[in-house]
Amino acid sequence: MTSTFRTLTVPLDGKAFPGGLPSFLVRDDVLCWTRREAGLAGFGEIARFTSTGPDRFLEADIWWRHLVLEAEVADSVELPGTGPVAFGSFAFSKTSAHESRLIVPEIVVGVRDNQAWLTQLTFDGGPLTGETAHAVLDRWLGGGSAAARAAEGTTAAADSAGDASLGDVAGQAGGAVVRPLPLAAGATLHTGSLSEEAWMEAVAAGVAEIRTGALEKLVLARDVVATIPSGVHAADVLRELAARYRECWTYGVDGLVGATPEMLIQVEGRTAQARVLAGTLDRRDAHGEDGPPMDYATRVLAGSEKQRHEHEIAIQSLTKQLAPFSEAMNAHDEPFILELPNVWHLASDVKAELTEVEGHVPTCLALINALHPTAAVCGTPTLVAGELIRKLEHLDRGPYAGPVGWLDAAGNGEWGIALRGAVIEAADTVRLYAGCGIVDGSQPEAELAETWAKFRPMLESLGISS
Ligand SMILES: C=C(O[C@H]1C=CC=C(C(=O)O)[C@@H]1O)C(=O)O
Repeated sequence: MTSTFRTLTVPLDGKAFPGGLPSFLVRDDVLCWTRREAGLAGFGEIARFTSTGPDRFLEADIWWRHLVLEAEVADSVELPGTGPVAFGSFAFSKTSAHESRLIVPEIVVGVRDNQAWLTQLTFDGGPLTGETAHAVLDRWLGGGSAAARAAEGTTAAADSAGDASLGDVAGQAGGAVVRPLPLAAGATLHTGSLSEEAWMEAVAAGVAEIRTGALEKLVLARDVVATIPSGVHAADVLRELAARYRECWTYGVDGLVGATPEMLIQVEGRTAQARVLAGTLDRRDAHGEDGPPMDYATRVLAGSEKQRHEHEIAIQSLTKQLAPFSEAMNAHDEPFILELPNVWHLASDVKAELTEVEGHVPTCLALINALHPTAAVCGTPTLVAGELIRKLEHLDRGPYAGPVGWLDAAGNGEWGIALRGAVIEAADTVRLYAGCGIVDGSQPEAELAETWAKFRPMLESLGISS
């Protein structure tokens, strides 16, 4: 036995699973990060770090850097996400009781740029070979599963007659088939921390504070609780989200599941990228309107001074926080309209070339420490908005609106903001969260309706019609 951290990465035949990474979302305890056919899926757990409080990002950063410092890494693929990898989810608030966490899986499947790989991670002293890696994956997925056969390079994989469900999944994830969702029998929805009326009063109170000049923007969230007698199945939810929300990043970490359209920070070598969103329009609002729906979105969303103001605040807060870490940065001059199945958003992509700080390119967790919470999920100024959120929301957001994603030993990683998601609290219980940017002029009823539009991806994936 040894306590040395060792990893082995070997190539996989990606053609064997045409559905890409979502083909591997077959266990409820999967750790996942996926968009379109790419991403990472992890199984098992060989190490975990937890923390709470204001230093949770930096403590996690130190823990991870120590862990990988003396790791023995054999990696014949050498892409971002190969070698040692951890998945993580962090609490939104420094005062939250919710534990932020990094989880190191036993086995990871990765897909990127039409390449696929398998990484085995261990503290044991035994041999690490392609065979041991495949055997571990097999143990987690079951020898007969299509995904396991795919991983072994058996091309009959995903659409084999014996595993129709995986064939379906592969088809959906490729954008070919999105079948109607089955409804969860007997599912019920309950009020969360605040009733709808009380939440609208909180929004009105927030607008009143903004009018005093104490702050410019505030993001207020609420929760609803779904009870599903037949059980909440994370893998089903993740596959549905991955198939339907292909522009989003579908995440699954330790009971936190969702598909976020917002990228807090993606680091690849010296390049960092973010996607900032603020400004939302329910696509159902376009029903009955004349002309193409996109014209309606352009008129109502991009043409709205309120929405553009809300967006401008979000983009300024991100670029200001990122500037000290960047030697060059560019952002769109004009926001674009991001079209999702449920809503349109005003969106801006930001790209930065990272500069060395004290002799090192900052790691993604160091960047997150500086960026979180952005104005898209908290408000401006941050401290005033944070105080007001605690006073008005009556909600521990837990991991909602916190960073969620993965990182590797080279400092690469992808961290979204955990939006459009939920926490599976028990076998039949799931808590959903959604929030809205509040500025001067926000109407409580309209914001409440917007939370329902933002709950929709999760409600539908859970089989609850909305
Ligand atoms: C806080 C959420 O969304 C944020 C991200 C995009 C657009 C937003 C908005 O228009 O209010 C929010 O700032 C949420 O989905 O819970």
